[in-house]
Amino acid sequence: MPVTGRSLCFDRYIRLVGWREAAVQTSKTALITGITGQDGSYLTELLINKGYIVHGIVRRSSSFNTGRIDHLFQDPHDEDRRLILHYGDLTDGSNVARLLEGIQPDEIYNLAAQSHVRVSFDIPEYTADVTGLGTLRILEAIRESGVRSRFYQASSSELFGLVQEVPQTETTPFYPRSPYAVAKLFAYWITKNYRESYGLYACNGILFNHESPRRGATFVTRKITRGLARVRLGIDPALYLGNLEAKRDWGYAKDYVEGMWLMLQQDEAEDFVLATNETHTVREFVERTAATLDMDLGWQGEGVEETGVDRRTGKAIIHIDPRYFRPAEVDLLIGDYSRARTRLGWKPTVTFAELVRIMAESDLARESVLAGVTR
Ligand SMILES: C[C@H]1O[C@H](OP(=O)(O)OP(=O)(O)OC[C@H]2O[C@@H](n3cnc4c(=O)[nH]c(N)nc43)[C@H](O)[C@@H]2O)[C@@H](O)[C@@H](O)C1=O
Repeated sequence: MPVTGRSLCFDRYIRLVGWREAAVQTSKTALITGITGQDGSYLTELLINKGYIVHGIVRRSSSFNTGRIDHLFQDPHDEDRRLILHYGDLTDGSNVARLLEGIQPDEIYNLAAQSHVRVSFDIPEYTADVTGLGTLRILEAIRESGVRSRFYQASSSELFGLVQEVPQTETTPFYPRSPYAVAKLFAYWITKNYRESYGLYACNGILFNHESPRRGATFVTRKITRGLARVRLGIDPALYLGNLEAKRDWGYAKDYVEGMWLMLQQDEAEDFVLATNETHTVREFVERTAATLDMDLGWQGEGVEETGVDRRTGKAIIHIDPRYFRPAEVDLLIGDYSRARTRLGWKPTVTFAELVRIMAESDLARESVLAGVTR
């Protein structure tokens, strides 16, 4: 019977009661690293709905870090449960190898990473270890154990960095612009290398930015929708942002996890771009959010002096803060997903305007509840 909420002790979920037995049943078994993140939670829902048994690796933390999958937790004594969590970390190769041998997954989705681009400039070694070498550790565990798992690597549009071609496709040369992107470059090539060297079914999904109400609050889209909702409710006086002119190709995360799964269902492993083929500035995202939340935003000044002003009150509600600038910026991303459309039958279903609306309305509702506001 499914159990919701946090009433049961977390450790009880982690215990491996009976999961080996569960794995030998007829349904497919998947292992997801990074299961507690935005993509991990949507992918888990997708796979459970398709009848998979899903194993997830969770990093040990003294505070709860499973908020996005709490609604999927099941009693460990339930013979039919579909989600099994394990403590682990991609920086620990022996742990990865042991989990793989025990679980024997049909499919592995490597979504774990230190994924914040700005933060990767502050912790470059750690980023390289988790995001780069972590991928190698999984591939080595597959090779060493002889487990016949199909492997999905979460590659990123950040690989294109200082773009060499517009729009970007699977054949556009890479030019990474951050320690995060350089680590992802290693992960991309080692995935391809293990495919070519050892015949592993291993593919790279080169995913452009994909967002949702489950996006972490420090990524710009969620920072904007959450931040403006809080300003509108009078919780915060203002929102502080960095470069408003950066352009991104933003899609809806739920669409993208479907694409990940499709990539592992093909006859041969291949790399695919998932994108929307549209690009918008951060400023447009701010303006669209303000419009959705019925806030009347205007702009004053130039560059770092610039502020977003509420036209009705004349008050500045958006400040440009150089702390959020990056030592090297990715100015423009726009992806061409033709190969995914043709070979996988994949396409994005949510427009930019709908994405902003979904996120802004979700944050307004969530912040209203937290603040005890009746709208
Ligand atoms: C595909 C790719 O997608 C993500 O990487 P990202 O594109 O760097 O995402 P972001 O939301 O942090 O920044 C987007 C843009 O927005 C600008 N920006 C302005 N002001 C703020 C600001 O205040 N905060 C942030 N975070 N960004 C800001 C910032 O300078 C940048 O140009 C990750 O999932 C990554 O893991 C990944 O793989």
